[in-house]
Amino acid sequence: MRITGENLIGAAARRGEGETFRAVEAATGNSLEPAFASATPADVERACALAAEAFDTYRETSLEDRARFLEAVADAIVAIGDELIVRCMAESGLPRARLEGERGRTVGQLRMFAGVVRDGGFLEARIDPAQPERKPLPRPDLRLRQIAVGPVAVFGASNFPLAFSVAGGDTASALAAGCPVVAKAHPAHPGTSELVGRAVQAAVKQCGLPEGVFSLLLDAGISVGQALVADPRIAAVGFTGSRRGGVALMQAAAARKQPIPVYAEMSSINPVVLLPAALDARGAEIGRAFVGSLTLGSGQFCTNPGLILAVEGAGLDSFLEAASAALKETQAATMLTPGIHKAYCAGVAALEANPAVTTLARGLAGGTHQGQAALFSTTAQAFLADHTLAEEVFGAASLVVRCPDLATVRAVLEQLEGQLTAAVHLDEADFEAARALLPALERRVGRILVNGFGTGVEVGHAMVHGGPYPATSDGRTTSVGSLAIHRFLRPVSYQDLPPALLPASLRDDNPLKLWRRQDGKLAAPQA
Ligand SMILES: NC(=O)C1=CN([C@@H]2O[C@H](COP(=O)(O)OP(=O)(O)OC[C@H]3O[C@@H](n4cnc5c(N)ncnc54)[C@H](O)[C@@H]3O)[C@@H](O)[C@H]2O)C=CC1
Ligand SMILES: O=C(O)CCC(=O)C(=O)O
Repeated sequence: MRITGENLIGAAARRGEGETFRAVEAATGNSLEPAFASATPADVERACALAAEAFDTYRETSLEDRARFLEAVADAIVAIGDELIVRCMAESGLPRARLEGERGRTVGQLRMFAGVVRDGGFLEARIDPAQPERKPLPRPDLRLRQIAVGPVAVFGASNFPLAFSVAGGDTASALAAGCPVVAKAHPAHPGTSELVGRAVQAAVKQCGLPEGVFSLLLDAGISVGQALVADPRIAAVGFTGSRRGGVALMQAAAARKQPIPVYAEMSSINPVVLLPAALDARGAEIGRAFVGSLTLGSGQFCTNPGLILAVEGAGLDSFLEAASAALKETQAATMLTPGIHKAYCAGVAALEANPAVTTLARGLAGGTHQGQAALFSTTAQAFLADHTLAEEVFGAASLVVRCPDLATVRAVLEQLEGQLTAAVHLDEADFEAARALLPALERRVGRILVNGFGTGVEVGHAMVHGGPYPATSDGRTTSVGSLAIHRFLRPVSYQDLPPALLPASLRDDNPLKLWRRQDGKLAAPQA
């Protein structure tokens, strides 16, 4: 497939007339062909108009047709073949094996949502039959289902150019809900974005859907994204990236005449608590496993373990010794963009310059665009006194906070902002301490895990990849897993509608064979 640098607007490919830009080869900083041209306000207008036009038809597609469409998108991405991986490696600097795995996750996610759509449970159909004889007042016939919110703007992440980008989790969940998507390509991987965008465009055509179900817009800067969020036809936004970017979109959405929800996944330092018995039993082993998680993908995971909390003692010493030794052997790795590399170096330099922080180890030095891993330590007292120590350094850097006792570990946790994950390393003798920490963890994070690290999010039905602000803009939901579909749905109640006007999901004969809540009780479909 030839990469042309065009915007994909409905069924058309159109060269933008805005500022041109090129992808940058992450490893060298050299420009890649071709030139991409930013969309104009007229392109944004056209993509949103087509999305609005497609909305009523697309949201009422049969569950089977919508599921087949999601599967067709997955098949079309696989069909791009190695070209996608090669282009993505060049643009992101991520290695082949990682990107092949990420492609598997991307298509697996689309197929999982196809299953969710076929199941129909997301419609949450409820029927409270009329009670005309009820005294003192009769009860009306009330029926509820979830409907799609409207066209969704999706901003993909630089660090997951497939699984969190053009056809990533936000797009998959929005399309599954019945929402057309207008995606804004991340400028760090425009070629990858175009290849995937063309695959989605082809699937729309193959499935005979209205062309406005999907568009992809390019932008060298931020004006297209701003215009997209401001467009009155856009009903919700999905975003993964920096806190600054996410907050800017939240503000743009809130400033609209009709404000809309923004589901932004932003910064997180993912505290890891090492409890005493686990540390005493296997401090060194945990230290080595920690370095594996910290340096995965050059640390460019929002689930990266950026903060370690533990009580001083021999167990912590052996953890630090093993972690430092492993980290010193870690090869530097190419970072996603020169800008992200520069931000990482600045974050590390600020920690190195902080008089309350000790540099425990640095990884092997690398080339111009490669991130060199770093491990730091500080005291709980210093951490509690300096909020800058709790800021995300995006990359393979982590800070160990030495605590005098478990009460201090808890005090540090209580001071943290919202997080995506928290990990606790424990043995049976730590259960009581862990139980005491759980309420604080539940209040602060979206996922609590034991004897592991948060990197590598499982895509499933019980996953929460979310958390209170600033981990995300709305901690009531998730951006990974089947629950994500609910971000793009809203309930509608139908009171006393004649049967002929009811949607199929709410008809008495239950043609979709749905499980429904009948007068408050979950009822299986009649065979
Ligand atoms: N916690 C996390 O998961 C991640 C954090 N980051 C952090 O973000 C920094 C920048 O990385 P990027 O990937 O470029 O993230 P970013 O947040 O700057 O950009 C993400 C997307 O949002 C758009 N955007 C950003 N600001 C905008 C605005 N004001 N209005 C409209 N659109 C806007 C960008 O064009 C891009 O498409 C990194 O150095 C790193 O510190 C980056 C990736 C993931
Ligand atoms: O750890 C993962 O698999 C996902 C991480 C993530 O969501 C991110 O880095 O944006």
